[in-house]
Amino acid sequence: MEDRIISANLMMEDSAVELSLRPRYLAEYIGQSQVKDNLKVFIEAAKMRKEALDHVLLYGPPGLGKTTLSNIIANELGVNIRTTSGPAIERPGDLAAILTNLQQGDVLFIDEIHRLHRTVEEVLYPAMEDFALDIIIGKGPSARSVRLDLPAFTLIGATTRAGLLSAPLRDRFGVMSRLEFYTVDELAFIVSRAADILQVQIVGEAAYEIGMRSRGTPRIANRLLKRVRDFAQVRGDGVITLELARQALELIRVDGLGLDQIDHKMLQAIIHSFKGGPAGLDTIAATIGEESQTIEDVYEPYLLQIGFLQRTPRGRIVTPAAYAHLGLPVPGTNS
Ligand SMILES: Nc1ncnc2c1ncn2[C@@H]1O[C@H](COP(=O)(O)OP(=O)(O)OP(=O)(O)O)[C@@H](O)[C@H]1O
Ligand SMILES: [Mg+2]
Repeated sequence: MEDRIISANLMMEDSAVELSLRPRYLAEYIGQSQVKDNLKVFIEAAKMRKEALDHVLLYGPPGLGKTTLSNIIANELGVNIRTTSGPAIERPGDLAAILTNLQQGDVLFIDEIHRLHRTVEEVLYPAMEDFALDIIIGKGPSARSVRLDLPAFTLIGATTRAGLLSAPLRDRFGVMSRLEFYTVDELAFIVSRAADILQVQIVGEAAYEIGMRSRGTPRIANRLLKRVRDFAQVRGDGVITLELARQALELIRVDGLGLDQIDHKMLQAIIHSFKGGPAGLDTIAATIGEESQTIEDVYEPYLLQIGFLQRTPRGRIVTPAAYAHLGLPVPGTNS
């Protein structure tokens, strides 16, 4: 899974380039207009009142721009951002150290916030609510609790699985924004912008073609662009034409809708072994040799989004649209 070209997860080779492609201001952040418009107001209001912005929870599938948006929010507020992640904070003391080092108005970004340890999470409640830290001093009968004031700060939490957040944590966010898959036009725009930054020439139709195959995900769009650019350099004259983009994408085996071998394998497995479904997630996982969790977080959201898969209480069902895309006769029809 990790080396899938269309994996939405961050891969090693992405990091350096991803930084340079990352928009810095809201105005450069393409799409997600509802989220953006709301944030613009909240940021403006917080600045006018010279207060910290309310805590923000960003959720949605990987690669849609949660980390990018968090950095933008700090930038627009004109404050520092301290970045960490749920699993990285091992003990309550680690979080206390981070919190006491924040300055007034700073952003604390906690990625994968659903993976915070329970004991650490409990430190976060008074910190978010009252900007306070409760510390226990001493041991046994002489132990007492001391309350320490913290600077007002903004917590931005990011998660791919908002459903896994505990209720008390979720309730402490004033702003909750769900990021959506991007449209092909938006992705084409992101590809053109990235091509500009990478100083590679690309025609509009080629950017659109890459956009179509990016599974609604900017991270994938940028990655496909980089691969196509390699083909343009080695096999072409450096310019990414529609023809060249198509050939390159064919060679790296990403189909017209951005599906790769594993998507095909999964759809085919449900069609051939389970007559198109319903098939349970664990059964599908065992059949194709992938983890259920991976299927649920990585493969499935896009297949659901484009209407190739349906979730029912009894399992997953492959839709007629998927049969048609795979060139298979749709069951129940005589075509
Ligand atoms: N709205 C956008 N406009 C332009 N480029 C974007 C946008 N959103 C994301 N990108 C690009 O996609 C890349 C991936 O985004 P980002 O790292 O913010 O995703 P993420 O949601 O944090 O993913 P993960 O869940 O894996 O942490 C960024 O480096 C950036 O280049
Ligand atoms: Mg991220």
